[in-house]
Amino acid sequence: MIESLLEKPSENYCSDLSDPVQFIAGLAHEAMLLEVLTTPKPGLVDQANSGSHKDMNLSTFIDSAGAIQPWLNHFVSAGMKTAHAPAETVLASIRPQGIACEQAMFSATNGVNTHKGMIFSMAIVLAAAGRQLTLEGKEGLNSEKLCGQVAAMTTGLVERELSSVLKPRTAGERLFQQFGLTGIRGEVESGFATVRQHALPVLTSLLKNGPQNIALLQTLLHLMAHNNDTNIVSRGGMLALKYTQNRARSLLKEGGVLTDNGLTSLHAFDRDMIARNLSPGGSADLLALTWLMHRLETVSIPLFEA
Ligand SMILES: CC(C)(COP(=O)(O)OP(=O)(O)OC[C@H]1O[C@@H](n2cnc3c(N)ncnc32)[C@H](O[C@H]2O[C@H](COP(=O)(O)OP(=O)(O)OP(=O)(O)O)[C@@H](O)[C@H]2O)[C@@H]1O)[C@@H](O)C(=O)NCCC(=O)NCCS
Ligand SMILES: Nc1ncnc2[nH]cnc12
Repeated sequence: MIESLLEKPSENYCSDLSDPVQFIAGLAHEAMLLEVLTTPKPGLVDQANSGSHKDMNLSTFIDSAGAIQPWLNHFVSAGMKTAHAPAETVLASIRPQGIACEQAMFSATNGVNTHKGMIFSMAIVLAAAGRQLTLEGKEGLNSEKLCGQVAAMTTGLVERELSSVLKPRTAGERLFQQFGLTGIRGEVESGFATVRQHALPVLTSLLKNGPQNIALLQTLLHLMAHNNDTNIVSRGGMLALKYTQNRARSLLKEGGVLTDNGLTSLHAFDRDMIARNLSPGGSADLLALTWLMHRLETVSIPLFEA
């Protein structure tokens, strides 16, 4: 069943077609599985290898996504329940569930961080989707409107959680102080600008008449070319980020995976990222989010009455 996602997402994959909460949460779960199944992804876990990771593999990610899945419903419901509350109050209201979801992930992975950043992003997007659906109906799930809601919900996040931190505790806080990188917090506060500007137009256009795996791989290259991924910097510093972005850009200049030699070049990129022990985990997360936003824009949500 899971491998069948690679060919074409089944409309029925998303559990309960009659319940918009379960349906939307099912799309997020589908996005997380599809991301890890997409192959070959440079430095990342996929069906070919575990990338630059000794502590996790494909089944770790599938188990992790399974542990996270029940919580995805909560995030959508929380967005619906607080639809008429001020946007900036929602993140604090879903954070306890996000932390509990993170614990469920760690239990399923024996303490390995597979999806910590993904949980943060997905929780925010799904709560935003719940709010938009309640306030504006299906029209509210258009990516610009959805990302506008995300930005409204997270306004001031970088100032509150990065600029004002004196002693850094997390990788993100340390990298902000060292290099001014805002990581996932900057991405959500911008309303997923990297996804909107560099990824979603590519995915939507390539899915019109091309193979799904190729569309996802080309989209990942665009993300790696532009995303300031703190995972890369925490392992290899700013030079590693420049190497990753420049390598992705030069691949895209030659046509990326759309050319006859494209997949061979991508496998070579994968080998080089593994040799350098680099993993663009943040770009992998944004790939899943790009897929989710594409699905929310294009799929019909059955039986939903605004
Ligand atoms: C809110 C937090 C998640 C913030 O965490 P942190 O302070 O560390 O902030 P960031 O450095 O910004 O990154 C956190 C994770 O977000 C992903 N990420 C990084 N850069 C970007 C970006 N530019 N755009 C989007 N996403 C980004 C990335 O997550 C993915 O990679 C992780 C797996 O890779 P790996 O290399 O294995 O990571 P490690 O195990 O950490 O390194 P190694 O030891 O292996 O070398 C995985 O998480 C992916 O999702 C970043 O890692 C968090 O601090 C927080 O506050 N949590 C509290 C609870 C909470 O708020 N939960 C959500 C409730 S709504
Ligand atoms: N496929 C993947 N490999 C490594 N880290 C990731 N973070 C999210 N998806 C990932």
